[in-house]
Amino acid sequence: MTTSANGNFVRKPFIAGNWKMNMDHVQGITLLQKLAWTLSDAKHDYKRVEVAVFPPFTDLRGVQTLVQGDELEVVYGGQDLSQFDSGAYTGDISGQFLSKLGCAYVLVGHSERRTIHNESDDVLNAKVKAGFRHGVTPVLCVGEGLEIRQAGTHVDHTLAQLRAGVEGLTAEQAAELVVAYEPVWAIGTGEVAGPDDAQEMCAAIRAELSELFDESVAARTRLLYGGSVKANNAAAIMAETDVDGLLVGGASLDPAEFANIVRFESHLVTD
Ligand SMILES: O=C(CO)COP(=O)(O)O
Repeated sequence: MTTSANGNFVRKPFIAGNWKMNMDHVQGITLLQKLAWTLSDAKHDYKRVEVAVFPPFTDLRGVQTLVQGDELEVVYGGQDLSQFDSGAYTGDISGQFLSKLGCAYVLVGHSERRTIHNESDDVLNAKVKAGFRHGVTPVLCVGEGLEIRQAGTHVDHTLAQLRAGVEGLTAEQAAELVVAYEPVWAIGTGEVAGPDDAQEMCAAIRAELSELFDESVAARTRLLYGGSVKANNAAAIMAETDVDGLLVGGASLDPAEFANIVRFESHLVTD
């Protein structure tokens, strides 16, 4: 994160919990309630640090009802969307449906979608555009596997995913987009890319956005790190200049742990 002289953040930090295929709609409500209570007790300032959750599709209506009913400041999004708007696409979810459910964001190209569902760069570019078409901000996920990291071509690999994902976007869209760097070898493995690794890639992504669009766009796009983030490593990763937020998997299923990650600035962080 980068702070200006008055202590404000240049880009608003974004802490997001990706629940993946965990939490049915009843469990999801309980988890979100506990998270909101914990953050409320801690007097969390949502204007300073944005908090998002990405529940399974079947939880979204319940999440919307809770957020509206209790006037929660947590925002939420879908874990995927279709590149199409409607039609004969069994099992797919339109960006329009997400928009109607009050989703502010949608994950696009999570490594588990790229590998398990073989989603190609072209499809992911179409999904990014579908998000924008429906007023749902895409969180484009990029990152390399272990073999690529070991071969030392991780920056080239990740920037190629980025270029494909943002192809054809306007400058305004590129500035609104969120990009999450998630090295596959660090996801769910307990293996955390060091703060230096996160910074190296986020700086490279920002430089590439500056090339593709311009410097003022790159200065606004928020870049996240994801992969085995916990309360005890969040602050160190967030201290890096080009890291503007965290995309948290496993640790977001524990409301106390996730709240401590959200409050990375505070004494609650057990570094
Ligand atoms: O994939 C991730 C978030 O999208 C990271 O998952 P873990 O935090 O469980 O490693």
